[in-house]
Amino acid sequence: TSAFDRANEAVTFLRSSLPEGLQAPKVAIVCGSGLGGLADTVHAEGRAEYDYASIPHFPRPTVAGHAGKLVFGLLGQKIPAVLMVGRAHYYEGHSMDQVTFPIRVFKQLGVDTVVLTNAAGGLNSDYCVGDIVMLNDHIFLAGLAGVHPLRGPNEEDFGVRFPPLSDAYDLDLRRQVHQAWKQVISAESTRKLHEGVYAFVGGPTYETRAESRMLRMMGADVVGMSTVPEIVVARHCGLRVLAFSLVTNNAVLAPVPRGDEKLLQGKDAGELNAIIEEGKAGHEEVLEAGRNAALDMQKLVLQSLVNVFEQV
Ligand SMILES: Nc1nc2ncn(CCNC(CO)CO)c2c(=O)[nH]1
Repeated sequence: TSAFDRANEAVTFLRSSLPEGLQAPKVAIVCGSGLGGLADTVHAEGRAEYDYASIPHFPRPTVAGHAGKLVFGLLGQKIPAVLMVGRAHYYEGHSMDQVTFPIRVFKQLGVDTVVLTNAAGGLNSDYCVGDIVMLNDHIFLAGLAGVHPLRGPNEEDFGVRFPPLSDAYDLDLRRQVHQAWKQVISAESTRKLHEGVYAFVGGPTYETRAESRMLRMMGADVVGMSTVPEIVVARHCGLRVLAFSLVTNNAVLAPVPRGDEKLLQGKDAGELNAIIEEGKAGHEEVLEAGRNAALDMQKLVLQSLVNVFEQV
């Protein structure tokens, strides 16, 4: 069956079980690694939660740090929202169609804006771990090679055959975010908000040093294994997009140590270990950085949405 029909099946299920009087969501938020805390800010009044397992055709995430539930309710004062806590990734073995299916459900629910958050590796040396990067473009490596959520017959109910993506990252929304950042970040905080380009890699391996250098040379500022397929499908069906990466580690750009170098001469065990350790990006490091910076990310997303939806 078409994604359109499957999305409508999921919407029929949700509409039949959502509490009476709950307003249809206007904004959807996809919470990435370790950023699920945003869902805790949804008002208890009128809140409803659904495990992905209970929603027709929803994929089940399998990565530590990714629960799997949809949370409906009010954000800020009065913004009707739906939040995805945890997401399915291509590297888990889901198809691009499955990974992006929730976006089509949001469209059919009446959502017009989607905010996506993720944890990513920093390629730009101006970035520090814990910084927030608002995406203003992407490099969809898998998509360029044909691993693409819109491959196959076009679903005309959602959008056109050849969608333009040159303005995928809504300029007005980005302006609102810069304004919101000034409102939420404390004067003494060292955390920075950047704008940058996200390179999507299929994963699950972290990039090699040579791959990191290649991505940087191609103009990517952060690298990750999610978000871009969802953005492509969101633009196909006409949703406004806002996306943020939390820099959870610096991708390894240092050249490969050569065996014949005097690199390790005179180094004690601790220094030796540090040299070896700095070459690894571990998942625990991602979650730890995510927890620490999640609060600022949550405040930024919330304030941005208040400025966009409550100032009207
Ligand atoms: N070098 C590098 N650092 C990163 N930190 C987070 N991610 C995004 C991938 N996140 C996975 C595993 O952490 C969980 O989805 C990456 C990445 O893809 N590459």
